[in-house]
Order: sequence, then C-alpha cells, then structure tokens
Amino acid sequence: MKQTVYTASPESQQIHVWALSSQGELTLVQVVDVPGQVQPMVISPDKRFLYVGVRPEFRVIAWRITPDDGRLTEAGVAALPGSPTHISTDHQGKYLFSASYNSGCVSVTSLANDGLPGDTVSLVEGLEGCHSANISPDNRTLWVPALKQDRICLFTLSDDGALVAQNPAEVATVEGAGPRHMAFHPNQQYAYCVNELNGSVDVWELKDPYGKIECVQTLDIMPPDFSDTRWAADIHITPDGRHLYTCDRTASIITIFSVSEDGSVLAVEGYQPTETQPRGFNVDHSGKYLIAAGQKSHHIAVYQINGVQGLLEEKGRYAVGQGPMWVVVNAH
Ligand SMILES: O=C1O[C@H](COP(=O)(O)O)[C@@H](O)[C@H](O)[C@H]1O
Repeated sequence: MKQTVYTASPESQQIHVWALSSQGELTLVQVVDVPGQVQPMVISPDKRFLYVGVRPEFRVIAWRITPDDGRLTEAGVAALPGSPTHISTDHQGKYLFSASYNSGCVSVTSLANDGLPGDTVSLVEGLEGCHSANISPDNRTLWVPALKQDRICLFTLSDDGALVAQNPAEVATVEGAGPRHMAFHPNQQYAYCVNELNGSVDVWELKDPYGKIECVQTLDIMPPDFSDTRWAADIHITPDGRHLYTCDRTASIITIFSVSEDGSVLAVEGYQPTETQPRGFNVDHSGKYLIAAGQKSHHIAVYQINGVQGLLEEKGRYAVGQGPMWVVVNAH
C-alpha cells in the first residue's frame, strides 16, 4: 500500500503533498499554490479527488489525484454559501457537505458523475458555530455539531441531497461543552465528539433506528493539573477502532485513549506533547502513524502508534508552509 499525506497551510496558501513510507518517513512530492486560503480538505471515496475549502471567496476546489504518486492537478471549482470550516462527503461520493462556523450553516454541494462539484442543493441555516458535518457509516444520518448551541443536529440525507431533520432532530451536550469534531467507531455502534470549550469527549451510542441516541460516557481530555483555557480541536480513531486521539491547542497536547472492544468505553492512556497549537491531525490507513499539524510551529510531526495503549513516539518533523491546520491521508 502506498500512502500520500496532504497538508493545508492557509497563511501561505499552499498544499504540501508528501509520500509516507512504511517506516513513517515523509518525502515531499509537490507544493501546490492554491488560489485562496486553503483550510479543510477531504478525499473523495473513490480516491480520484482532493476537495479543499478556500476563502476569502467561499469556494470548494477539486484537485485531481494522480494515482501513482498522489500529485494534484486543478480540476474544478464551485461556490459555497458560507466560509468553509469543515468539509466532508457522503460515502457514495454524490454529495459534499460544508459546515460554516462564521455563517452558521451547513450546505450540500452535488458531485457529478465525473466527481466535480456543482450546485448547492441544500442549505440549513441557524446553526450557530456550526463546526463539522459527519455522515454516519450507513450513509443515512448527517451529524452536525453547532458549537455555540451545545447541540448536535441530526439530518437524514435524502437521495436528492436534501437534509431532513430527524426525530429527534438533535442531541444536546452539557451546557458550555462546545461540540466540534467527530469520529465513528468502525463497528458503527458508537460516535465520539470532542467538545472544544470544556475540553471533553462524549461517547454517543447509536441505536437503530436512531430513536434513542444516548451519551454513555464523558471524559476529560486534559491532564488533571491543567487550569488554563481549554481549546480542543480535532479527534480521530485508528482503523481497528482500538485507539482514539484528541488534541488541545492551549496545552499543545494530543490525548491518547484506548477504546474497549465494543467501542463503548474510553480510557485515558497518556498525553503527548506536540507541535504548537495543533488544530488538525490524522491517522494513516495502516493505523501505525499519526500526523499532527502545528498552526503556530509551522511544522507537522509524524508519530508511530505503539502497543496496546496506542502511545505516540515521534519519528520526525517537517516544515510545511505557514499556519498548517489540516491533514488528510490517502491510500492507493
Ligand atoms: O477553532 C476554531 O474555529 C472557529 C472557526 O474557524 P474558521 O477557520 O472557520 O474561521 C473559530 O472561529 C474559533 O475561534 C476557533 O476556536
């Protein structure tokens, strides 16, 4: 398996394309100048495209991925109704979701058969601090955390791309939590949401049908002696579902959790100091490496994931333009 890592650096308006070796080393393949401040990124399910959200003109740009070495060529562009804070696609690659914190909305962009973005087919407004859009593993429910409203809204994705509020239409976090980013367990039974403002992670049990969604555990992501302002950002799980990671930007740490066999229980295993102000990170497809971006260190660091605890061992760090904040990994 070959892997390519893409990092987005909005201050220098660049995407860096890296080859990730099986030993965890990165080799720079290409530096792409982007027409705009590039922030969120996602790879299409068929791995043909890297979609990126840019500003100050709110747009999604599709970059065609060369299968051999992961290099990018610009392929298409479409307007977005709000500043893209987070983008993702459904599992069939028919729709692209864009969550906008500043515009308080989530939108759905159609992806044509050729994979290129087209019109906005659905827009839901009034989601204050809308921070991400996360399609469930069965491709049915879009989970949309509204950070300033302490709720995660639940929509059914229709065949035509419409977002239909479910019943119940939302789940609530505790007051002041600030739900932000999410990850799903591979067994499809549990979702995990990192809460930016109170520095916690919630475990949501998914029942089918989605009539009863329950928060079955809440854990602190910060060390017991931490007393500064909490500022959590990202969350990812390994492909085998055994290790979960979150990050906090004030402390510049990655918190390491082990996950019980069935996905229902998390346990803190440790805290890894990392690049300054880690806003985005990701786990590779082998589950062996984690790559974290330091928005203020202007570097990314690669960690090897070790043992049953999933502890992190730094393998290397690399300069990556200015203000890196997003990392995605493609396997080809
Ligand atoms: O992480 C954060 O994200 C929001 C939204 O960011 P943006 O990149 O879409 O403007 C930001 O405003 C918030 O302060 C911060 O904690």
